[in-house]
Parts: sequence; C-alpha cells; structure tokens
Amino acid sequence: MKDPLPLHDFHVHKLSILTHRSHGLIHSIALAFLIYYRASFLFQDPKTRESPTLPWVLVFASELLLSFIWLLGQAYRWRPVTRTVFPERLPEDDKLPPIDVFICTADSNKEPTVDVMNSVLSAMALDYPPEKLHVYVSDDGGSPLTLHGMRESWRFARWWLPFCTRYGITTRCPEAYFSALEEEEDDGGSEFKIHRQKIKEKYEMLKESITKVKGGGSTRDHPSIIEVIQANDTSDTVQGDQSKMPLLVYVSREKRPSHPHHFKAGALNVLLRVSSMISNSPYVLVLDCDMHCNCPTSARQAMCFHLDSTISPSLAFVQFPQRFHNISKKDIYDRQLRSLFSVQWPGLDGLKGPILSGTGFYIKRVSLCGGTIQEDTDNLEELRQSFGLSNELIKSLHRNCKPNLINDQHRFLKETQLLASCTYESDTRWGKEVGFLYASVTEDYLTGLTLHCKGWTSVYHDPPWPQFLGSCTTNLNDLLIQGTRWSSGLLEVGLSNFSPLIYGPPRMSLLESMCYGELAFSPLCFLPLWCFATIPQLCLLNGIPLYPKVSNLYFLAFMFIFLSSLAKHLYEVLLTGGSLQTWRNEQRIWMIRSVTSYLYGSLDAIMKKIGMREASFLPTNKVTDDEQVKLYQMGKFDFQTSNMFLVPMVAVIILNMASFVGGLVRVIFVGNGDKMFVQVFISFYILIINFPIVEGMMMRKDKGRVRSSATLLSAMFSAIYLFLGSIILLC
Ligand SMILES: O=c1ccn([C@@H]2O[C@H](COP(=O)(O)OP(=O)(O)O[C@H]3O[C@H](CO)[C@@H](O)[C@H](O)[C@H]3O)[C@@H](O)[C@H]2O)c(=O)[nH]1
Ligand SMILES: [Mn+2]
Repeated sequence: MKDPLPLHDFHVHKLSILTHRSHGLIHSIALAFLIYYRASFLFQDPKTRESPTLPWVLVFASELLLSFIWLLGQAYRWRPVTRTVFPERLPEDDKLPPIDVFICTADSNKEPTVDVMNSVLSAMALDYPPEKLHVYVSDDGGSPLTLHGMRESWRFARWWLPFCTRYGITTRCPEAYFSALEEEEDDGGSEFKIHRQKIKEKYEMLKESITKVKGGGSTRDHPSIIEVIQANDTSDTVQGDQSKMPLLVYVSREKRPSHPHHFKAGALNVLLRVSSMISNSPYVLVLDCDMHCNCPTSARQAMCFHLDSTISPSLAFVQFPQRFHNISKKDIYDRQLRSLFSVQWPGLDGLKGPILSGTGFYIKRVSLCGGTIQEDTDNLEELRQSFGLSNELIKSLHRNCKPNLINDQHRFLKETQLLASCTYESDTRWGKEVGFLYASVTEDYLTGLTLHCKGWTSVYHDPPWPQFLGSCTTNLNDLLIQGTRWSSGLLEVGLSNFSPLIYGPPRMSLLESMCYGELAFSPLCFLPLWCFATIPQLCLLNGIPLYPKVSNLYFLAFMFIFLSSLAKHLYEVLLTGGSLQTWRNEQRIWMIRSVTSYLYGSLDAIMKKIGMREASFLPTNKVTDDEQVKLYQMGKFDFQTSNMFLVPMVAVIILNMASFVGGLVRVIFVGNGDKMFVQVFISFYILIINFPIVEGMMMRKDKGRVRSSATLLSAMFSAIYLFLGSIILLC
C-alpha cells in the first residue's frame, strides 16, 4: 500500500546553522584570549600589578559568568527548523479525537470579565467538530461575575457560532471582530450585513449585561462550584441555532487560606481531574484568560502532528508562539519576546522540541497523567498514591474510557466536588510527578522540563498567521513585576533538584539541557551586569585601569568580543524581521531588567530556597490606563513605578554620568586615555543606550517622568557607593 501523504513537513535552516556555528567558534576563540589575559594577571607578582585584585576578580568573574550563559545559549543556535502543516490531509471529522480547552482566570478585578469571555467565545468557535470540543474555565477568584458572564456568553454563542461558520468568519473573537469592523466603511444592505448588525447588537447586550453586574473580586476562601452551562430557558433557542455547541463548563475549585493552592498549576490540575469526569479528551489546549484564538484553525493544525503516527507515540505537546495584539510599533519594552519565539524555540524544535510556554499548546493528556511513555500500571494501591482516592478518576486513566458520570447528577456532583476540593491532593503525587508541577511559579517551564526528561518530545509550530493573540504588559511597572516572577521561577528550578544541567544530561540530550539551563540561569545575568555598570566606573574615577591599553594586542580581543556579540545580536534581529531600533530596544531592556527584575527575582528564588519566603504569583494587570497606553504607543518610557525598581536604574545612570564626565576630565588633564579608553567607553555606551532614563530624569515634564524624589535618592546611593568604594579601593 502506498504511504499516505505526510501531514506536516519541516525545513532545516542550513545557512543559519553555518553562520551560527562559525560565529560561535570564532567568538569562543576570542573569549579564550580574554580569559588568558585576565587569568595571567592573577599569576603576576602582586607588587608589580597595576590594579588591585578585588575589582579585577569581580570583573573577571562577571566575564566568566556571562560567557558561560552565552555558551549555554549556543545550543539554541545548533539546529533551527521551521514547520509547515497540511490540515487538508487530515482524516474526516468523525475520525478526529476530542479536545478539552482549559482557560484560567484568577481575579475579575485585574482580568476584566468581558475579555475573559472573549477568550472563551473564541475557543468555543474553533474550527473543530463541536461535539468534540469542550471548554472549561477555571475561576480561581470564585467570582459570581465570571459565572454570570459564562451563562450570558453561552447564550450569545448560540448566535455567534452559527454566524461564524455560515459566513466563514476567520476572526472569531467577537471583540476583535467588531472593533476591526469599525474601521471598515459600512454601506449596509446585503443579508450578511443585516445579520451582522443583529449579532453586533447582541454582543453589545452581552457586554452590557456583564459590566452592569457589580462586585465579584477574588477571594481565597470559597467552596468549589462546578457548573455545566446549559440553556435554562428555551426562549432563545429559536432560529437555526439548534446546531451543536461545544460543551462549556465553569469550575471554581475550593480554596481555603490554610491550604496552599499552587496558583495556575493548581488550577490546571483541578481542571484535568474534573474534565476527566466529563469529557476526558485525549488532548488538551491550555489558554490564559488574556489570550484568545485569533484563528480558528489551530486545533486542526495541531492534529497534523498529534495524528502523525511516525512522531505521535512520543509527542507530548504542540506549542504555538505567544503573540500579542497590543504591541506598539516601537515596542520599547520588547514585549514581542522576539528572541524567545523567533530564535530560541525554533532552535529547540530542531532538538527535542520547545519548552512548554504556559499558553497556546495542545498537550496529550496521558503525558501529564502517566509515568514515562506507555508505562501502564494496574496496581490500584499505587495508582491511589499517585492520583488520589477517587476511583472514578483512576478508571478514567484507562485509555478510551468514556466517562458517563454527567448523566447521573448526584454522583457527578459528589465526585467533582471531591476532585476540586483543596484537600484532594494531600499525600498524592499531584504537582510532584502528576499533572502540572508546583515546585516553581513558572510551572510551564518546570513541567516541560520533566516531560522532556521522561523522554517525551514536543513540536513548535509558528504559522505565518498567528493562531493565538494575547495582551501583553504595556508599562514598565507591570513588565518588571512580571519579569521578577519569571526570573524567580526560573532560577528556582535552577537551584532545585531539577536543575537542568544536573538533572538533564542523563535524561535528555546535552544540547537540550543547555537550552533549559540557559533560561534557568539567565536571571543570574544580574551579577555581571551590576558589576559592569559599577566597578569599571569606580575604578575609572580612582584612576585604576581594568582593561588593556588601546595599544595592547589584547585590546583587540576585548573589542572583538564586544562588537561580535552586538553584531550577532543585530544579525538575528534583522533575520527575524526586526530593525535597528528593535536591536537597541532589546539591548536596553536587557540592561534594565538585569539590574532590577533579574536581581529581585534571583534574590526571591534564593530566599525561597533557604525558606525565608513563600512562593507568590501576582497575576499581571490586564486593566489598561489610557494615559499609560498613550505613552506606550508613543514609545516613551513610563517611569511610574516603585522606588524598588526605579532607584537602582537611575542610580546606575547617575553613577555612569559621573564616571563619564570624571573620566573625560581625567583623560584630558592626566592624559592617560590609552589606559582608560575602555572604561570611559563603557560609561558612554551605557548612557547612550539608556538615554531615555537620562531624558526621564532631566528633560521630561509629563506624568511618566522620573520623580525628582527618586532621582535624589538615587544620587545619594551613587554618592555613598563612590565614597565607600573608593575607601575600599584605597585600603
Ligand atoms: O493563582 C493564579 C494565578 C494566575 N492564574 C492564571 O494564570 C494565567 C497567567 O497569568 P498572567 O497574570 O497572565 O501571567 P503572565 O506572566 O502573563 O503569564 C505567563 O507566565 C506564566 C508563568 O509564570 C505562564 O503560566 C503563562 O502562561 C504565561 O503567559 C492567567 O490566565 C491567570 O488567570 C490562575 O489561574 N491562578
Ligand atoms: Mn498574561
């Protein structure tokens, strides 16, 4: 028999591989020269040394750490691939497997219900047989507003879904669809337009009925509520909407202050259990409430991988990139996460597959609920220790088990209440080996890591038309808070038993472990960046050289490393559709995040490790402030953030202003430009790249400027640092 046509194809980027690898090689050679230069200083006779040991060692250690993280990052560049799919070759609809969609929301104050409902509606409208689609919403806030919103959305969906299929609408998130319409001129008339107008009115009514309900909020003390949303009156069951609808289920797990709830991972695990009583679909799509389906085709695209028998036995998940609808043209905060989704993930895809990215992935249920691949056990006692006491749940683990609990209301309620209770997981392996894991607030990263270590693979699929669109943080404050949480979660894994460089290599390839390692340890960049922003400056003002003279041959090595890393970054930016501006923005935000988020995230992770802090997951704020959005659109930094973030940034800038001016004066009067060139240049470069901070301090008058109180405090810190630092250097 002839082999069926393949469902997907991939392309290895040979040219990229060649450039990446040859650059890596040349850059490493230059690094070797640097290391030799630094190390040989330490073997010199202390009496003849020109510089004190301490700053030298600090700068050397920083260079080593940064080089190490760079080296880990080369693994992403080893073998990048891209993929294409052929959904038209999929089997008939009746042969497609069922899918459960999980959407998490946590707080109706920070996550506006209308937006959450838009995500829900876009998921219900996926292009997939409706009887095979089940949408579950986890509401961690236990807010009546969300439940109300879902009932209303369900009613609206009876109009919206048939409308979308009938006219082949591709934007199935109602808000996105209707706001795009506003720009289009309307000449009215045709049957379609009349129909559309009617739907639009219904949508407006839906929004109104949600926004008029007050209250809600989020609590940490509430019982579980599980409700399958159904029509409770027949009045709106008119018209041709008898057509099938996907199942919609509201789940709010029980939460008590005395029980840890493990944030999003905890919520997803409850959904895994509750859904196994209702639909138990073999595949699960996970979405954040701030992310909607921009295209209805993602489910079929994902099935092109999951249904390909050559890769499916070991395939755990298909990851789509996170793309955002609210990114401004200038994207000063690098919110498109370009490097992650355009360089790193395609690179991982050429190894064993991308890291789980929290949202926008289709995962195989057994990969979360089984041990290693195809290792089935029938030992009831063992199963109970892993999965808890529910026999129904254990029954559902058997492949092809079709749950029928939903027809028996009483048993259904009893069982799901049990599964969603906050004590169900006590003394089980949930969160430790089963489901989404709890040991890190970046549950996605940790869960992906353990899946890959068990031998599962994943696939990255980045079609030209984004399948999912989220809303990203659009101001510095939210960005830094989120960055702190991510850094903390990543380093938490780096410091745990799952540390990728130790736990990884015996279980997965070295290259894949290096990629995981690069992410886990990237928060540690705070150390080298803090050093580079303060040590050469202090030494410059004290006339101590830390770098080779311009006339020295080793100067070439330093210059080469600097230029080579900037040029390589620029090359990658341009290759992935960015511009010179993108390059500068990314350089800048990397520095800003290193001295703030990375620092605080790392401290947080270390404090959690030694038991001085509890884990916390502050969801990002999704309510927008018009003035802040305006600043963001204009590409102006919004410095309305706490002193905790603002002061380190500004203090570094003030220090560099001082050292640049002081250094120049010194060079002019003392005339040792040859020796001090690099240090003057470092300050200059930091100031040029971070010019918006200088501007925010000295030139802006608007609300987003740097507060003068913060500038004052920062100046004080810089002065104290210079004073104490100079004393230490002189001793
Ligand atoms: O206790 C909680 C906290 C959060 N969430 C939900 O988790 C999702 C992600 O939260 P968000 O505030 O949007 O955080 P982000 O930093 O934007 O999330 C990114 O980073 C997370 C890991 O830190 C991943 O889980 C996400 O998928 C990824 O988009 C949202 O749907 C929340 O409602 C819960 O369900 N329960
Ligand atoms: Mn988010």
